[in-house]
Amino acid sequence: MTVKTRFAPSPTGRLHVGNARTALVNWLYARAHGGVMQLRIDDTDRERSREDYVAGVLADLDWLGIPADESFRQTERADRHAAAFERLVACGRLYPCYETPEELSARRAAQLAAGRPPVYDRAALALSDADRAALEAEGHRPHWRFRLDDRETSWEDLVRGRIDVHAGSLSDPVLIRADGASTYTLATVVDDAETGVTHVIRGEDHITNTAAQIQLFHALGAAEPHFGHLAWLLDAGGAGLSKRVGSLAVAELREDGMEPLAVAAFLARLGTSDAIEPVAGLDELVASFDISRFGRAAARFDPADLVQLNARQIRRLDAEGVRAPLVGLGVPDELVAPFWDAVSGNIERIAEAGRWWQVVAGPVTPVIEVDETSQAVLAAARDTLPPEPWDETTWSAWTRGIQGLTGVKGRGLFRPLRLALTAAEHGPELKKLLPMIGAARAAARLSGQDA
Ligand SMILES: Nc1ncnc2c1ncn2[C@@H]1O[C@H](COP(=O)(O)OP(=O)(O)OP(=O)(O)O)[C@@H](O)[C@H]1O
Repeated sequence: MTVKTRFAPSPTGRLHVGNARTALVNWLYARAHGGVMQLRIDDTDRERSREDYVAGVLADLDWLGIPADESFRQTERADRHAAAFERLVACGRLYPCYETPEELSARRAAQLAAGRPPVYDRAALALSDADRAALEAEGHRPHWRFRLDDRETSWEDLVRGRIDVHAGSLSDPVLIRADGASTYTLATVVDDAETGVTHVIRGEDHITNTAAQIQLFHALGAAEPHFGHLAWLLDAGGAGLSKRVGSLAVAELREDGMEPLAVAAFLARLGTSDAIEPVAGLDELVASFDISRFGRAAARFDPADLVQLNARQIRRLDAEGVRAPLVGLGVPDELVAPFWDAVSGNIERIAEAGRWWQVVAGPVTPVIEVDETSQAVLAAARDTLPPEPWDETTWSAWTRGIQGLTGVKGRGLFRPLRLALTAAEHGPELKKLLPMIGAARAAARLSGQDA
């Protein structure tokens, strides 16, 4: 049977890194097993669902390089959810309930106060036909609960190993609300069962739903899929993530100049015992993927660590991989390769190359120190500036000559030259920058002129 995973976000906000990791793990699992990933847009909450968030989910998955192989919206299948409801009523697994939310919460409070678990007491099962008719005549509309079998329900979790839940400790889940709408539990099980989902990989917030969902699969005559529950992802301070707050959104990482492959490499290993390293491509993540390597403990997402990985990831890019953005920053086509060679080790984001291009092409306001040594070095440098053409050997030949003339070496020699030529104390190797800066600009900067 073909493996089919699914990622099912609600379009109620921008995807955060916790959602993205769930999507990525679904995609990796599918690819590693020759399968496909389904995207299900869980848009049943019509008030909070928004079209721009749907577009955002698609854009984020595309950007990460993990587009779904098939997709649909949950509201498109409302008739299938209704049909399943009819079947469950017909086979006697659903029963109508009339309690108001206030009554239910008062009952829960009383149970907790008495030290009992707040499990629904099935009071509605005791209603007679006459009771129900009377309630309906008073205008009460029923919500419908699924009667769980009071038995041990177990599954072999792909992440957490065997999990046993005694259904007697669970409330019978509501499948249809008083307004007639299907709940998440009904819609998700019907969709998974009818669209051939074989593996449900999601966040640990869903563990508590799984036992009831397994019973519902069986009641609908379907085999349950495999389940895997990933530990929570927290922010660097240990706080939870929420689409509503917009914390650590994927779109934000994109705007901040993070490379999609760095984000994927980071999310694929965070929470595992594997080292987080740059990768050649998503294929490398697929080849090394093993869902059982994810731990049970919540992992923290520290953006500073991602920036470090991003820096290492972009160092692996060759000039062709960055030609378009560098040309966009003003680097002439013929200088892309030497320029990238010079600066790729000195930046954390590709866009930061713009700053070094400015240093090459100017204008730069040179920093000229007035101490005697600096002045002597700069004077000798001006007097011995070699004729062009320049290459990577020019810098060492030139500075050896300056050293010979002045007797200054090391930091005393290099610092005034770097400050004059680049206006910065640190930066890419000057032997690589110098040929691009060129003689005219170098001569002007050594004399303290903007160039
Ligand atoms: N912090 C998190 N860490 C790991 N997975 C998460 C996290 N938050 C959500 N998920 C998972 O992301 C998937 C999409 O979930 P969903 O759209 O409900 O996101 P959500 O962030 O919980 O939404 P909301 O903030 O609107 O409640 C689910 O599998 C969910 O378990």
